[in-house]
Amino acid sequence: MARASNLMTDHPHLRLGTRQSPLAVIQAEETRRRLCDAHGWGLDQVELVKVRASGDKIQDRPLADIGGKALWTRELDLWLAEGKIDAAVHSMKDVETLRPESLTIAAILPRADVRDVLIGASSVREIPRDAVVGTSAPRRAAQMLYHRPDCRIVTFRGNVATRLAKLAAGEADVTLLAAAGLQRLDQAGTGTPLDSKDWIPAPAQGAIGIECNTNDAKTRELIGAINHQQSFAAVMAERALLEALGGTCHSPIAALSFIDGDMIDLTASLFSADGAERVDGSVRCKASALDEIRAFGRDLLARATPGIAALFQGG
Ligand SMILES: NCc1[nH]cc(CCC(=O)O)c1CC(=O)O
Repeated sequence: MARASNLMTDHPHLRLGTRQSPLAVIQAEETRRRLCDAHGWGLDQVELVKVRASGDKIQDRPLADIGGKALWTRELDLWLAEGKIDAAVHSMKDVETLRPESLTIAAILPRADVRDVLIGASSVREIPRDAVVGTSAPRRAAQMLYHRPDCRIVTFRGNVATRLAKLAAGEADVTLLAAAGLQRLDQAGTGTPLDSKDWIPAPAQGAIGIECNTNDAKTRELIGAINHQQSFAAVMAERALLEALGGTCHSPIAALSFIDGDMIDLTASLFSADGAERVDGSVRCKASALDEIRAFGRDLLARATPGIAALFQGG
């Protein structure tokens, strides 16, 4: 009899790169488990390679001020280019909109809870007057100021545990974190999830993506086996919107899409930095019609007030 699988002999080890924060490692472990299930591998056939990202080294300034999302991917991109890893696991909301041609997002895992969670108060309305809100995300800051202009924002960076510790130490009255991250860290009971219709999350929130070298057909196929098509379509649409808006990590943008058969419903809000201005819109089109999503983005920009327009460059 021939060997059951020559994939196994050709690829005894797929090296999966990840950042080394606790959340990133849990996400990489989930990716490894799904890969091993899909291919009938033992867990030891996927090696997790932990890479220290620049974004994890600098923790005292907002990400937007020190180089943006590239700081999460720079080291992993390099390791992919140098062949030190075969694939990299990312939180898609942290991945820059424009990626090098040499890299391909080969899979998106089934998207987790997309919502933001409010910690320190049971609803946005019940936050005490003039409260201090700890966040470093321009979207969360602007969204909070839109609803609660009395609040004051303080910079909160670091991983999930660090931010919860800062809150416990009284550095802020409330903070906001992604439900997906809290759940993955076994902290599902922490805080109050905010309805995603009233409080739209970040584009691609809750989605884990696996990237590999575009010219590595074998890895693309192996990783492609764990792609979740609906989550992939939703994330690609939300990223196409970001592209059309020319947003950066300084641009407060909330966007969320739902796949309905071969259609997509996408809703987005753009804010001024101080939350005083907001422009909203939604579109329903074929999920594959990324041009329509981009046109929707241009339409949002055309309606943007000055405080919003200043934060977006168009794509
Ligand atoms: N910006 C950091 C980051 N990137 C991804 C997640 C959580 C997981 C996800 O949204 O997929 C978090 C933490 C947070 O925003 O609370």
